[in-house]
Amino acid sequence: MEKITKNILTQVIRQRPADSFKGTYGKIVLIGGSQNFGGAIIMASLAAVYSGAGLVTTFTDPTNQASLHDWLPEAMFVDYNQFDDSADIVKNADVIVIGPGLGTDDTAMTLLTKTFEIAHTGQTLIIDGSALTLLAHNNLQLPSESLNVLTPHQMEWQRVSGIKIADQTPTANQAAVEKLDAIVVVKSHRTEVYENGKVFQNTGGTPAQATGGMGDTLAGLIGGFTAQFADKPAAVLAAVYTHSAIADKLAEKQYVVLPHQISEALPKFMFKHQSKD
Ligand SMILES: NC(=O)C1=CN([C@@H]2O[C@H](COP(=O)(O)OP(=O)(O)OC[C@H]3O[C@@H](n4cnc5c(N)ncnc54)[C@H](O)[C@@H]3O)[C@@H](O)[C@H]2O)[C@@H](O)CC1
Ligand SMILES: Nc1ncnc2c1ncn2[C@@H]1O[C@H](COP(=O)(O)OP(=O)(O)O)[C@@H](O)[C@H]1O
Ligand SMILES: [Mg+2]
Repeated sequence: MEKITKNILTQVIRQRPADSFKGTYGKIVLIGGSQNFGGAIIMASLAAVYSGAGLVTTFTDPTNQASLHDWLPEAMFVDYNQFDDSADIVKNADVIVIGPGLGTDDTAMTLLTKTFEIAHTGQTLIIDGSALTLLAHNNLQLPSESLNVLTPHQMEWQRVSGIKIADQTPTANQAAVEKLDAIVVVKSHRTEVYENGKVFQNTGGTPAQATGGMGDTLAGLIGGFTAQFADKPAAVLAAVYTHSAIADKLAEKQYVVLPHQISEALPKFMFKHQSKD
């Protein structure tokens, strides 16, 4: 098992070329946030914008629109009940993040199946939170052409893989990942990333991170990194490392680290750790 260390940062985070514009840094669509879980998709959207994604569109329940724009005027809003009218935005995205706060009702299921139908070659599809629960409970097939990234915590991974938390060893996880054709980020206090026959273990992270919304933030951050950086598997590793490294730094002086504080720290962290060659 390889370790994910600081080296991944300069390998992935590049100095921005002068001759660039918002389109250079990727279009992301985030889908989630039912009436009760609006905060989840707002936190994911915050991480996407603060990690540098060029254009971010949030598909969510309309009750979340004002809060979304209060937190994040940079994001565009689409009422996810009108998904069909805006399907082209999803088709034209570089990255789709689905699941934070999506819930598991019929609306959520419809949004997930429609998104799976649209996902195509060249897109990165990040499947998190409720979307993983729906995937597992309905035995859905992952889209075959997109690059799929699953971000389950241990219970979600148990639902998707059938492996009980106590039995989630690298060998058992590896066998389940092979059947999925996806990059899988199994989140815990020492998160593991399964990619193309390899296993990587994160070296950072703190119990100060154990706050609802921390995983929603990671999903948006993986979205932001995969939207901008060419090597997608490396971008996933760098996002996982960045998320915990920021938390570790804040936890030197804070008892608890809030998810939105990770996002707010991203621009300075990425500035410090960009490669300049
Ligand atoms: N402010 C918000 O709107 C929030 C919305 N959330 C959304 O709520 C939905 C349900 O997600 P939840 O994860 O809360 O609920 P789940 O029911 O999917 O998972 C939580 C269950 O898993 C167990 N578990 C075992 N190992 C775990 C581990 N390593 N990490 C986390 N849980 C573990 C917990 O004890 C608990 O019983 C998702 O769509 C999520 O995005 C949550 O992110 C919390 C914050
Ligand atoms: N004790 C801990 N040590 C390190 N990281 C943690 C700890 N507790 C939680 N985390 C991190 O916080 C995130 C929690 O994800 P998740 O359970 O999906 O949160 P949510 O769905 O509430 O947003 C994961 O990235 C996990 O690695
Ligand atoms: Mg989660």
